[in-house]
Amino acid sequence: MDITFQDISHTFERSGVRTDVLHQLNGQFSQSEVTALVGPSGSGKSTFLSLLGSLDRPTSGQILYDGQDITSWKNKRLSQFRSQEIGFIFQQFHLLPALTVSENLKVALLKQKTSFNQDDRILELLERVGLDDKRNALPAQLSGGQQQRVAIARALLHHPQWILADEPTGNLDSVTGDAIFELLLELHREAKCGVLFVTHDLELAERADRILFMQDGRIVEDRRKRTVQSV
Ligand SMILES: Nc1ncnc2c1ncn2[C@@H]1O[C@H](COP(=O)(O)OP(=O)(O)OP(=O)(O)O)[C@@H](O)[C@H]1O
Repeated sequence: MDITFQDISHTFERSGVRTDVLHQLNGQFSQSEVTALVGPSGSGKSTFLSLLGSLDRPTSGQILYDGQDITSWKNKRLSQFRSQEIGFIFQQFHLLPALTVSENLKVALLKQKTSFNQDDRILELLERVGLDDKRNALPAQLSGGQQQRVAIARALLHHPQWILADEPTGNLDSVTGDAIFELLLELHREAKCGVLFVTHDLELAERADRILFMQDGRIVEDRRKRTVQSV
């Protein structure tokens, strides 16, 4: 499921003050790639990511998933699509402090009918991210890297087509951040989900298949990693 964005512009308006944040963005993201979004603070990366993830609607322009214009959908259909097809990961892990690790995952599935057994899926994912022995721990009893692993497991519950991550390693030391990023790359390969992530870390961005550079709400460079051609 590829994402196409056409003429995306976005303006925030607060107390009569308008801020034009994104200007006529056009392009496509391929599910088969890991794409990094980089650029100076305030260049519009998080805003762009939240529009792509349908957390907000663009002021103008279209976002298409496999040709379907999600910007024309009503809120109910959009939120259903979002919860099924997109897994979000943020710099802050957003775990509920009073719930255990497995309860944090369980609550993300609350009142949802799923085609899979929820307890089995939770266990499978906790094993995958290396936290099955921590399933009864509270978030405060985990390290930052472990908390982000829980957030990654939560993002993957519904077998999403896309993972959208806003500074997923921003709160972690470089060694832990590296391990988390490596896990995202592995999940991309295993689950075949597209990965789009915002980062300030250029070394991390260099490990993506593609880097989009943003400045003042525009895409100023679009660089793909050169792949070695087999002979
Ligand atoms: N809800 C909002 N209301 C008004 N202005 C906003 C809102 N959210 C973001 N902005 C403004 O939009 C611009 C882009 O912000 P955004 O967070 O997308 O940038 P960014 O590139 O992700 O920055 P950073 O790297 O610092 O996270 C900034 O000028 C910001 O102040």
